[in-house]
Amino acid sequence: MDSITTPGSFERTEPVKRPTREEAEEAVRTLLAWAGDDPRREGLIDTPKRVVNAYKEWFQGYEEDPVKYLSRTFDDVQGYDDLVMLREIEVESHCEHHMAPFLGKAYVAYQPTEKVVGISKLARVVEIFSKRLQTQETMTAQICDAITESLAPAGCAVLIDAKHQCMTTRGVHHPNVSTITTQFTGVFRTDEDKRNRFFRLAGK
Ligand SMILES: Nc1nc2c(ncn2[C@@H]2O[C@H](COP(=O)(O)OP(=O)(O)OP(=O)(O)O)[C@@H](O)[C@H]2O)c(=O)[nH]1
Ligand SMILES: [Zn+2]
Repeated sequence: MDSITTPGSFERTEPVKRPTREEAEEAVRTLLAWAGDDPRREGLIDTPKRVVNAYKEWFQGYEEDPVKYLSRTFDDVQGYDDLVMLREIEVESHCEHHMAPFLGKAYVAYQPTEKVVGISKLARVVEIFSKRLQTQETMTAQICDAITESLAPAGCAVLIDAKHQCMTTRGVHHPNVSTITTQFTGVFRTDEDKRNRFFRLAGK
């Protein structure tokens, strides 16, 4: 892949040219020198390579399409029509403002109409959106939208509870603050009892 299209850049005509791996490693050497160290010293020689490998892993979500994972569904659910919920899905993402990690848990529920999806695919959708530069609000909305659009459920609910290292290890330095974001569609938006049940099952 030699260009990147990010969710916020559809309106641009020119896609961003993707740098080579060597250019990315050179950028890491620049940052090391800028931090005050010597990128040529033995302990740092392989650091650019490791950092670029780590970025590959942390930002793997740009290479993947969540809709693909939600397209395989099962119809034979014997009339099951109550909510399906995954609790405590691990979230490891990076904030788009500082590129600092934010870590927490996601709670995802949907109420199927005629078809259900393999439950692991819901966790995969969380993973794909989290492995991009994010705000917590955007990621919450993207997960909810992808499930709502792909499965056409009676409703979808997403809650993320996460700690942002840009707030805990720098800046305001509030190590105990976590941020909760929620997004609801369908019955979770219109039916307060359903929404409260989601909160109760999430332990929130
Ligand atoms: N809404 C939202 N804000 C976020 C998220 N992650 C980080 N931020 C905030 O993004 C803001 C960026 O503010 P700026 O003033 O531009 O950056 P800054 O000078 O580094 O701000 P401080 O973090 O307050 O030092 C900060 O308030 C962060 O706490 C997120 O997921 N959602
Ligand atoms: Zn941040």
